[in-house]
Amino acid sequence: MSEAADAATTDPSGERAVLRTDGVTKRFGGLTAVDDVDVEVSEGEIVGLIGPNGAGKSTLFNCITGTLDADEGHVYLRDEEVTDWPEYKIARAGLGRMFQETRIFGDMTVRKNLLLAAQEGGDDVSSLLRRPDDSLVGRADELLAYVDLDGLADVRAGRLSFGQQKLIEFSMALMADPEILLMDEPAGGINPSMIGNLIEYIRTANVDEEATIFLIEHNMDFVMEIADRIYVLAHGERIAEGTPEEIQNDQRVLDAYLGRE
Ligand SMILES: Nc1ncnc2c1ncn2[C@@H]1O[C@H](COP(=O)(O)OP(=O)(O)OP(=O)(O)O)[C@@H](O)[C@H]1O
Repeated sequence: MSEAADAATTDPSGERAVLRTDGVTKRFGGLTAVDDVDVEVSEGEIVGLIGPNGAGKSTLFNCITGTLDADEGHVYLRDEEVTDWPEYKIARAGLGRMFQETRIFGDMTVRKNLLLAAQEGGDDVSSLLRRPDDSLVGRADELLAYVDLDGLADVRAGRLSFGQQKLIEFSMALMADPEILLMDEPAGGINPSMIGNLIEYIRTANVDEEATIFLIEHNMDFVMEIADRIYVLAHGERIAEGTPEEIQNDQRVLDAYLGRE
């Protein structure tokens, strides 16, 4: 194992790092959208990524998932450097992603959506046509029960509310048993009355499913409540890292949100 790969597996506290970026930089023409950013997410953590509009959060996520190629820097998933890997290969290696807008098939039942999500990572297309085995169906129903939607397994997914569809997406992401799940504004567009439930569901998945989660979020109450640690970006740079309490009291963070340089 190379020194770099070795360093990717263990952080200074001895926790196992599931994801690590080292000096990731992404430019769009003359604009440096992500500037030399290091982040690390350890097994079992829920880590938040915040920052004002245009700070570079989505761009960093896209460099991690392989949607964009970083201009500089390295991305490690567990022991493996995945920097130049194509997106599908990074996904197969265990990086799950949940988007802001939902990507479910509205004409299919909720359960079928989950079964498809499990098979997406499969090696051959024919797996999509085969009858899913019972264990997969059981798993789908189990994950739907987590988000209190087991009663809707046979309903067409398109008939559900946006908030319910987001919960289905969350279950779909867990079907693939990801090493780490990147969530892009999970609370975005969700009815405020459901936010408490969402926090509960993500926490349950974190504890019961040992799901490691890295999430972008604009809803401060949500992220402060759910995250173990938070990274803050501004103008592409990482300006702070710490517990929610530390971040809330960090003058650089307050200044960045107020638009002070
Ligand atoms: N494909 C692109 N081409 C050119 N510029 C881009 C592209 N994608 C993002 N940018 C720019 O890079 C900077 C970072 O954008 P990014 O979307 O990563 O920020 P963000 O923190 O996710 O913002 P928001 O919270 O508003 O979604 C912005 O100035 C944005 O305009």
